[in-house]
Amino acid sequence: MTKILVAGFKGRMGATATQMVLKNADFELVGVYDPIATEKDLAELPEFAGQHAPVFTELNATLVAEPEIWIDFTIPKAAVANTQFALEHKISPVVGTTGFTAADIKALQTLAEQQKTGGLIAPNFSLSAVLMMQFSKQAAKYFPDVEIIEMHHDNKLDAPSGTAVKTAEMLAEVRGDKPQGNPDEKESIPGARGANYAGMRIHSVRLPGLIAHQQVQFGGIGEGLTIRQDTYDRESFMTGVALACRKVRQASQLYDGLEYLL
Ligand SMILES: NC(=O)C1=CN([C@@H]2O[C@H](COP(=O)(O)OP(=O)(O)OC[C@H]3O[C@@H](n4cnc5c(N)ncnc54)[C@H](O)[C@@H]3O)[C@@H](O)[C@H]2O)C=CC1
Ligand SMILES: O=C(O)C1=N[C@H](C(=O)O)C[C@H](O)C1
Repeated sequence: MTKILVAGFKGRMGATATQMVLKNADFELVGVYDPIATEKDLAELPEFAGQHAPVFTELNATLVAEPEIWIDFTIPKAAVANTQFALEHKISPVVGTTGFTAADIKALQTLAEQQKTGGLIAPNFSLSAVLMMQFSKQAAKYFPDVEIIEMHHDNKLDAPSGTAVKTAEMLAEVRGDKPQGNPDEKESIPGARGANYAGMRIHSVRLPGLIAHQQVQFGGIGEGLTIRQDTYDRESFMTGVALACRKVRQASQLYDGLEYLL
């Protein structure tokens, strides 16, 4: 059985990941961590009745649980330190938290190599999102004029989404740095044209009722192509999280994207 700890278990994704770990017979939930928790045992929460696991509210205290895997769905400003902590203790991180910079990832990859500890940081664990990014990269070879519209629930902290940033990075690999639109365009309201990544515009929509959605819209002369992905249920991320938990212990590097494990 693989011993797993879930960080951020009081949140939307952390709670879903905790349920996923409990449902899989080859996983053992050795603890859950969230600084806002007031419980001592997971089973005190009605949605986890009968499911005992120690609750930790302080980072160093989690070590007594001796996890092999650290699932992290927390907040951008905590996740880098959590991932570093996991690697320093040879615990394999499976991180879904977004907001990591390229420099953060590079530094953590170096640490993973030094520690000979495998792990994964993935801005999106859903298969449809991974395919949407790959199909978009393919299309950008022929349609370099593109705008990314990401749409999320209104409790999201980071903008643009981690998925939108990764999509833009992947598109930039094939289309390079290409300005778009009229070179003389002026924004009469600042921000009207969205964020600028290598000349591509990224628009972030935040509305109640949404979960996670992204549209990559390409334009050519007299034609257009739209590649769209929709998440209707957070359960959809769990196949990817479970797959990563099964694979990262055999790795000795920190991967940046679920596609490396598929
Ligand atoms: N990679 C993926 O497929 C997905 C990634 N996400 C990302 O996951 C993250 C969490 O999203 P939600 O669950 O919606 O957020 P949320 O706000 O519902 O939950 C975050 C939880 O982290 C806890 N937390 C804060 N500081 C912490 C720390 N130092 N250590 C441990 N826990 C801490 C909070 O108390 C809260 O319970 C976000 O960055 C989001 O973008 C969300 C969905 C899918
Ligand atoms: O906060 C979310 O909800 C999501 N965050 C990730 C991101 O920033 O890309 C993944 C997914 O879009 C859901």
